[in-house]
Amino acid sequence: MTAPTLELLPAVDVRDGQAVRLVHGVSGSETSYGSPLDAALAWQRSGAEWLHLVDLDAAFGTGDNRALVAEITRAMDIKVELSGGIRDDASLAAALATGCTRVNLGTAALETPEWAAKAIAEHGDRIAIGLDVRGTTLKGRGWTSEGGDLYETLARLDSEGCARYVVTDIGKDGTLTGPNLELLKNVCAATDRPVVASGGISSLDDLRALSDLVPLGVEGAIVGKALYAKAFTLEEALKVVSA
Ligand SMILES: O=C(O)c1ccccc1N[C@@H]1O[C@H](COP(=O)(O)O)[C@@H](O)[C@H]1O
Repeated sequence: MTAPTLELLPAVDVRDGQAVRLVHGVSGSETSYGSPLDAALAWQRSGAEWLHLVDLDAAFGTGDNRALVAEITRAMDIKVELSGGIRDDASLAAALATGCTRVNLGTAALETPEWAAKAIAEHGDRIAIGLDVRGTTLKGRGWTSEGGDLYETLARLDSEGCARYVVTDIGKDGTLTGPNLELLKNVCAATDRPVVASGGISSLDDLRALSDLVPLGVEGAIVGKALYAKAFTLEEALKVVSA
């Protein structure tokens, strides 16, 4: 049997109808990269097997891009992980109805844990929990509110049957300063569930370093700014992780 390789999830974050990248997830720090549908189709053409699609307005509570995000998801032939503002029955049903492969819950896992546990119980593998952290403190509502301790929450979610975690180091996100490998190792040591790494990837060497963590439980990596800033191409990245 061949060893699993790191999955790559190029990111398209949507704000006010545009593909953007933020720095440290701070509202107002965005650089715009044009049409999110064009960006998503470009990653698909380059060979992506996954798209990480975020409705930033829904995450920040500044409106939403639900219709556009649903249109993009439906236009994709590849797997889509959908995030941002999925916090109640209606938003979850709408997100799942787009045909996305899975959704990420962030704020809901912190503020309405019973509802998140019910979503996990009902939808299993189609639910991932986004653990967005500064140090070991979880953040919600567009990373503006505090949501408790990372490891306590992880233990609770493990006991509720959470299938997978998407771990973002807010201090690294959008900074091109390399992923927080220590954090990822610590999270992998604390759970037997797969972990998707997010934040800070800047180079092909970062992808090699993350590939080294696959045996520990890192299943995938979300790549955002590095692709938009052309630090490397998606084709190059896919070649590195498949080597
Ligand atoms: O992806 C970002 O850059 C980002 C920045 C600021 C806030 C959220 C961000 N993204 C993702 O949104 C979901 C959380 O949304 P919610 O809390 O469930 O509404 C999570 O996946 C974040 O990583």
